[in-house]
Amino acid sequence: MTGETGRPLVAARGVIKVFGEGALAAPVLKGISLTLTADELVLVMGPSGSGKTTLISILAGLMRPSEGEVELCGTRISGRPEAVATQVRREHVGFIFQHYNLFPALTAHDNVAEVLRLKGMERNEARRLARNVLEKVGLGERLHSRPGELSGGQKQRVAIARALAHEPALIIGDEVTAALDSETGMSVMNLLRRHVTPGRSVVIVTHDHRLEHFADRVVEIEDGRILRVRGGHWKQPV
Ligand SMILES: Nc1ncnc2c1ncn2[C@@H]1O[C@H](COP(=O)(O)OP(=O)(O)OP(=O)(O)O)[C@@H](O)[C@H]1O
Repeated sequence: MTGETGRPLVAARGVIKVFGEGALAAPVLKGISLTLTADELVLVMGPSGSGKTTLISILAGLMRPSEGEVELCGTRISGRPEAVATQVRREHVGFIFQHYNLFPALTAHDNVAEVLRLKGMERNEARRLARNVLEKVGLGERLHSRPGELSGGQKQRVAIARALAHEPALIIGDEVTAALDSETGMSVMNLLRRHVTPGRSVVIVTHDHRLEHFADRVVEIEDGRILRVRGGHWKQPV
């Protein structure tokens, strides 16, 4: 459930994912069970092609498993109509994916504000909050730029601001810092770390070991299986 420390935010049991059929069938996830509690930052690491993106897409209800069960924010989403996953996702999950998924015709400010409007926030409040979050990710000067006028790193920061703005229970990110210089990457990780509070978690796929300083746990995937789950290097500031 959301809102309660220590309760599972995501629970996956025996997840198998096979792409293609017959002679072309390719098993990508081979039986993954994983529980994420509601106040941790978890990294998913492993070699290219090991199934990391597939796994987080299934955990977030963006993709269906071939077999196994997935529960997201207290609701079982596997084996149920697509609308169930869509509803849970809309209410509780924020995404930061490699392709940004920004609206090309909208300014950075509107890209963030529109998501808040879709969640029912009043216009002026949505715009005020959107500005505030964009300033926090260092884009206060680029509020009126459209995605086509921004660099890869700046687009990534708009996507991060959008995910942070509506304060979802779960933020899922794929290589969130890959397009950023080291300093911006670390400031973005600080923002994501601050999102982790009772009831809120962050899961990030990465190849970057420096991010372990922000992580409570690291899930290592190899060839579609969990190789091991170990502690990250996060230390609560005193
Ligand atoms: N929609 C799809 N159809 C068929 N095969 C797919 C699909 N999506 C992923 N795959 C295959 O599944 C395997 C795992 O892909 P995935 O993107 O999950 O790996 P990854 O660990 O995230 O890799 P990377 O670190 O390179 O991003 C790859 O061999 C990929 O080609």
